Amino acid sequence: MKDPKIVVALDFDSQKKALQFVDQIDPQACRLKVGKEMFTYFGPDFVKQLISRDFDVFLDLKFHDIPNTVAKACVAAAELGVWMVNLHASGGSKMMETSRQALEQFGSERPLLIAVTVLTSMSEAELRATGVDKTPEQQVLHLAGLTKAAGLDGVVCSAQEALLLKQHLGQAFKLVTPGIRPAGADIGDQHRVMTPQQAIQAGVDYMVIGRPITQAEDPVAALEAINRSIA
Ligand SMILES: O=c1ccn([C@@H]2O[C@H](COP(=O)(O)O)[C@@H](O)[C@H]2O)c(=O)[nH]1
Repeated sequence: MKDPKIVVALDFDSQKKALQFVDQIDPQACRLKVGKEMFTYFGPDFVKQLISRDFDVFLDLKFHDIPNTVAKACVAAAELGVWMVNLHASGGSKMMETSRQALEQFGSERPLLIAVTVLTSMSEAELRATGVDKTPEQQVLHLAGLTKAAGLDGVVCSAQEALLLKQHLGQAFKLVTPGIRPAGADIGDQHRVMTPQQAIQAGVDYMVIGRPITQAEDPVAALEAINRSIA
């Protein structure tokens, strides 16, 4: 079994469109991410359809609530059979620890639990406007440290912070990086971006890529091209 590096963000407003793409690709070529849009439209049943096609699914709902509520949501995600689930590190250490402990009952079958640090769409100015008196890099490092101390498997960050995080937190701590744009691609609402090749060189474990694949004229060819470029 290969360990695909690309996690395709299935941000479609139609199951039919999403499955048209999914049914043309091999689960060895990529993993799939279901986020707020598709989960809100199509719910757990859609996630189950992807898992039944042998794909690893990252349920990207970015839980952020009191510890008991987030822990129970993580258990619900584990019961769905997802490969990875996430919460916001800014929800605090207690929330992260409680959620990690709640997943213990699933043993080796538990999903990877990772924490969002600073959204890849945020610039330093935007971060400071929220009241955080740090650069994105400093804040990502701070939140990733709390995440590791709480026993989670890794973080969502930008590939721009990957070298720093691997240096401080070790190779085993997983880095999942959205904000990936092939050279020349439209950046859209992302801010802290890197190309797939730069991200791999920086040591990321998994790259989340949405629109550069799903909005391409030929999404299957776009996925294949990015996979070739990082081989
Ligand atoms: O910091 C974050 C956390 C999550 N995302 C999600 O990743 C994809 C990126 O999609 P693109 O189309 O490649 O921009 C999207 O589903 C986001 O919700 C993120 O971008 N940044």
